[in-house]
Amino acid sequence: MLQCYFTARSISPFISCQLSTTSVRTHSSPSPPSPPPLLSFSAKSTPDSLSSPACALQCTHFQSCSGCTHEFDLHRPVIVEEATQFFNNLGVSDFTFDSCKLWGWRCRAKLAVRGSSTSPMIGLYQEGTHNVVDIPDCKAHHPNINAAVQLLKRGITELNVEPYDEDQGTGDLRYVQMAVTTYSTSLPSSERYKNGKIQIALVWNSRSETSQNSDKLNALANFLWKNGGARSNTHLVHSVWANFQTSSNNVIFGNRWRHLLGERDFWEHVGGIDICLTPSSFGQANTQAFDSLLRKLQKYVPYGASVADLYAGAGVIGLSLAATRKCRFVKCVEVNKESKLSFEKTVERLPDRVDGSISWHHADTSKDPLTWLVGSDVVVVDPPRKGLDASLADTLRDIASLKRKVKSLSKSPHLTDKKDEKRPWVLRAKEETVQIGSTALEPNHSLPQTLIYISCGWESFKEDCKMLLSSNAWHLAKAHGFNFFPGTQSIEVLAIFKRGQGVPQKKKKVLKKKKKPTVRVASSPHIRLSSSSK
Ligand SMILES: C[S@@+](CC[C@H](N)C(=O)[O-])C[C@H]1O[C@@H](n2cnc3c(N)ncnc32)[C@H](O)[C@@H]1O
Repeated sequence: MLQCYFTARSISPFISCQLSTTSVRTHSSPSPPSPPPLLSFSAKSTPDSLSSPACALQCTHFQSCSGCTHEFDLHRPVIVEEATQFFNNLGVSDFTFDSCKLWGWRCRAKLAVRGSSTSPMIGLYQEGTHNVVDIPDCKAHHPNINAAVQLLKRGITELNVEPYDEDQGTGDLRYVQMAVTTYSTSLPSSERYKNGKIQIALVWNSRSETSQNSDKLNALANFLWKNGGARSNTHLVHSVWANFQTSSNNVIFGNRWRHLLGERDFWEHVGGIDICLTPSSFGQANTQAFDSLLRKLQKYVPYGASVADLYAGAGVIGLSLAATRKCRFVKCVEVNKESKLSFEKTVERLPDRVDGSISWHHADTSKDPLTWLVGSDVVVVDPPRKGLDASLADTLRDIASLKRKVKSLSKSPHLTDKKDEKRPWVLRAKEETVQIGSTALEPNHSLPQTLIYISCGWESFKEDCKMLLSSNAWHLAKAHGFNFFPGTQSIEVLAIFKRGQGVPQKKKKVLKKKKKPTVRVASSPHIRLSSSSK
């Protein structure tokens, strides 16, 4: 078994990786090695020991599967070096990089189902093709995802369920989404992760639950529940859902969802709050790393702040801030209306002490982006991999010159009851708005002084970052990286921008020791003190 031991020293944390032969993971023993919960180090100077090859993937599917691109040094994707340099050039010399689990970290997977009922294949496409690679022993998956995939394969074979044939458009089962909940208050916290339960969403090749192959769907759901549900010997399955999709394009999910068996609500605990996620709303794949990002993010939001959470999904970030930073108001903006229900359920479980104004808006943040920014002290953006929509990026870049325009917006048109409002996207947003607490506090004419950018797309982030800084309206104050996707080239970035040009980082001062008249002091590196020395 591979194990990385991480020991934080006072200044430069140290990692040593060791290889033991006791347990290379096999199909029957799916537990991945469990590194300590969080490794954090300054990304600036890497001790040589960090590049030990022992923190390796060791996955039999590597190279045939497109999921992982890096086999070694899972704790430190190559891109960290580039990121460190990039931020250093922009005046942030203390970029940090945090790692959680290196194996078994993926709590959410969308997998294609192909092959035949006697020999089903469940996995990812081979790079650049539509050939599915079977990945029963994936090292990135939470082990219970692999166990649920194995159970699903049994069900497919025993019940003669036909995997989808892309060329013909025939077959029953197209994809499966497996999401892990590690939320279980009946277990000690140390036991929760490994006992995660799977919400299985079967993407069925039919229009609805009344289509002719629906008997097979019900039989498969019953099979999964009987053999993996709450009353089975191996309680593995949290719930079974169906999604109906007949389109011949590459879109995985159709619009119709049905809850079939098990608990309907799927809870997780991150960022200090309980969150509810329906299978149709966005959820982060790496639950533990997301939790550590949220905890860091919270520190950059002043108590009582007004926050706009753009690209909000189910509002997890905004609601976590509402609870932990006692925000005056939080406004979440999301284009996928499926996330609304998750938001509403999460709000129901917020602690009583959360008493600010909280709202969720079904809207495209690229339309009239300024209206979403007005009245907030802090804006959080968490866009998809392609980065910020151009109109929002332009607005943020030009924010310093928009004060006059803001004054002319007597109130955010998205929030008013203006009878003459005709813009369809504004009307839609109003229809789908969820408002909790009073609106009386909203809005004033302030524009954000802090911009918190969460990025899963390094290339687009670099472009957006340069663009935001180009007008001198913002400066970069802090940046952190998180190992959200070990085995890949991707990292998650949390970047904090503040308004204005900022103070350039001071060069280290060289304090000359005053010569005492009677003693000669030899020239020595020890008398060089910097402002950061202790
Ligand atoms: C990376 S996810 C982040 C979700 C959320 N912040 C979270 O952590 O759970 C990006 C989200 O942005 C949404 N989105 C994409 N384009 C958008 C737009 N133009 N306006 C509003 N939301 C958008 C997607 O539907 C998705 O939920």
